[in-house]
Amino acid sequence: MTEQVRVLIADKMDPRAAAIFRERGIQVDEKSGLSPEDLQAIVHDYDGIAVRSSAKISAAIMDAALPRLKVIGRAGIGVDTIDVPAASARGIVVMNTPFGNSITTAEHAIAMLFALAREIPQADQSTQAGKWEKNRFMGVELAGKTLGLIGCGNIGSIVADRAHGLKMKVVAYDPFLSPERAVELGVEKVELDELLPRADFITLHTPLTDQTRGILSREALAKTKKGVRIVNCARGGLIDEAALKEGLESGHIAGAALDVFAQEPAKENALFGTPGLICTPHLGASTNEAQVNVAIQVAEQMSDFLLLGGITNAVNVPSLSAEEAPRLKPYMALAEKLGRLLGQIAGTEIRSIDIEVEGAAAELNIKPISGAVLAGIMRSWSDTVNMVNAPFLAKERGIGVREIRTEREGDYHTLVAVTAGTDNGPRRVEGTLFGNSAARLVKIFGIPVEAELTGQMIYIVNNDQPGFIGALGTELGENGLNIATFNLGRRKEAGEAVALVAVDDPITREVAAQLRELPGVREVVPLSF
Ligand SMILES: NC(=O)c1ccc[n+]([C@@H]2O[C@H](COP(=O)([O-])OP(=O)(O)OC[C@H]3O[C@@H](n4cnc5c(N)ncnc54)[C@H](O)[C@@H]3O)[C@@H](O)[C@H]2O)c1
Ligand SMILES: O=C(O)CC[C@@H](O)C(=O)O
Repeated sequence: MTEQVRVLIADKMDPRAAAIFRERGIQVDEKSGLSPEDLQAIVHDYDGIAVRSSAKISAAIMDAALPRLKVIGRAGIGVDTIDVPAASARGIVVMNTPFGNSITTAEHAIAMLFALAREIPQADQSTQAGKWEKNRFMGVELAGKTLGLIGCGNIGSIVADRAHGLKMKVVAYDPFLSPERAVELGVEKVELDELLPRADFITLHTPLTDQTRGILSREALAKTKKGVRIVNCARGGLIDEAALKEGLESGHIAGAALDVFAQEPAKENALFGTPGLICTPHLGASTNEAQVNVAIQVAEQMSDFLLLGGITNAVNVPSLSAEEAPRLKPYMALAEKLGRLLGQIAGTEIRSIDIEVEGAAAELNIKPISGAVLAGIMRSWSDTVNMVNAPFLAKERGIGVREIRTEREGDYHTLVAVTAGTDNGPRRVEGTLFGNSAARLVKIFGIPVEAELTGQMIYIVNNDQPGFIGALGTELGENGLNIATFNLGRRKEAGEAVALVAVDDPITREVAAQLRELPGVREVVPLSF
C-alpha cells in the first residue's frame, strides 16, 4: 500500500493552499508560528513543507525531516530563509513562486516613494495628534526626478514602468540587465558609481547574495546626492543600517523607507525613531491578490511534484513540467538503470560521464535524463542520492558531466548511451525503450546484449567457449538460485562474451566467488536494480 502524501504548511498562508492540497488528495497540516525546536520535532512526518518568510528551514530541520521530505515550497520569491545548498546536498527540491507577488511588491515600493516624498506617515501622525502642522511638511514632486533602480528584474522592471507613468527618469544598475532589455524597459543602464550621485530616489530590488550584501555600504551612501531618498522593499542586509542612520541624522539622506531589515522580525532596531525614517513590517507581498496568487501557485507546484513528478520554479533542479513528466518517466527509469549498471560494473573510479540521447530521446528535456543517470551511477556509493543532489555530488567529486544530443536515428528509434571515463578507458552502456515504455539494455561495452535490468542479476564476462552456459546453470542450481532470465552477447565467435543473468534471490559473495572459478570466466559482478 502506498503511503498517504503529507504536507505541512508552516507559515500563515491563504487557505486556498490547504484547499488545493486536499483537493489533490494530499493530507495537509497547518502549523504556523512554531519555534525551530517544535518544527524540528514534527517535520519527519511530511513529504513537503510550504513556507512564507517566517519559518526558517535550516539544515538541522531538513535532517530531522529525512528520509521523507522531498520538497520545500516557498510561497513568495526570496528563498533566503531556506538553506538551499543544504537542501541540494540532501536531494530536496526547493521551489518558489517567482511572479505571484511582483506587482504587489512593486506597488509597495511606489507607495514608499510617495510616502517619502510627502512624509505621509509623519503628517498623519501629527494631524491625528491634533497639531495641524501645515508649515512643517513641505514635500517634493516625483515628476521630473531621477529614480535609481538597483536590480532590474521582475519587480525592478515593474517599478520602472510605474515610475515612467509618474514622469520620472529611470536609471538602473544591474550587471545582468542586457542593453536590449534596458532599451525595451526605457531605462538607462548605468554603473553603480554613476547611479549613486545622479539619483534623487534610490530603490533596491536585488536578492541578498554575497555580491549584494551591503551594496549600499557607508562608502556607497557617501557617494549619493545630498537629499537622496532611499526605498528598500527587497531584503534587509542590502543597506548598512548604521551608516543609513548617520546619513539621516546628518541630513545628507532626506528619507528612507524600509520594509525589510537585517534582523527580522525587527521588533527592535537602532534605526527606529530616526528622523525621515518610514518603516513597514515586511509587507511588500501583503495584498490579498498576491497572497492568493502565491498560495495557489505553491500548492499546485508542490502537488504536481509530489504526485506527478513535475518540477516548476525549482531553484536547485531543472524544471520538468507536469505534462513532460509522464513522457520523460520511462526515459528516467531507463537512464537510472543504465547509470546503476555502469556504477556497479565500471570497476574503477569514474572521472567523467557523457550522457548521449539519440532519436526520439533527443527531442526531450535532457536535464532530467542526465540527472537520473547520475543518480543511478552514484546510488552504488550513496543511499541518499537522487536526481536533485546527484549533479552537486558529481561536481563535488570533480566528475565532469557532458550532455550530448543527436537528432538522427541510429539502429534504434530512441537511444540513451552513457560513457564513463575511467583510468581503464571509456566504459559505455546503451539502452532503448521498447513500445515507448519498456527499458532495455542493448549494448554493454560495445557488445550487443538485450536485457531487462531488474531485481537481482549477475554480470559475467567470459571466453566464448562450449560448455560455459551449462556449467553456469549447474553452479547456480546447486546454490539454490533459480534463473529468471538469461541474456547473452559476444564480441565475436570464441572471443569475449557477456552474460546478464537475472535470478530470484540475492547472490552471495560465496556464490560469486564460486562462479569466478568456472572455466573461462574473467569477471563476475552481482548486480541489483
Ligand atoms: N518585501 C517583500 O515582501 C518582497 C516581496 C517580493 C520580493 N522581495 C524581494 O525583492 C527582491 C527582488 O525580487 P525580484 O522578483 O525582482 O527578483 P528577480 O530575480 O526577478 O530580480 C533581481 C534582479 O537583481 C539583479 N541582481 C543580481 N545581483 C545583482 C547585483 N550584484 N547588483 C545589481 N543587481 C543585481 C538580477 O540581475 C535581477 O535582475 C528579492 O530580494 C525578493 O526576495 C521582497
Ligand atoms: O511572504 C511574505 O510576506 C514576504 C515575501 C517576500 O519576502 C518574498 O521574497 O517573496
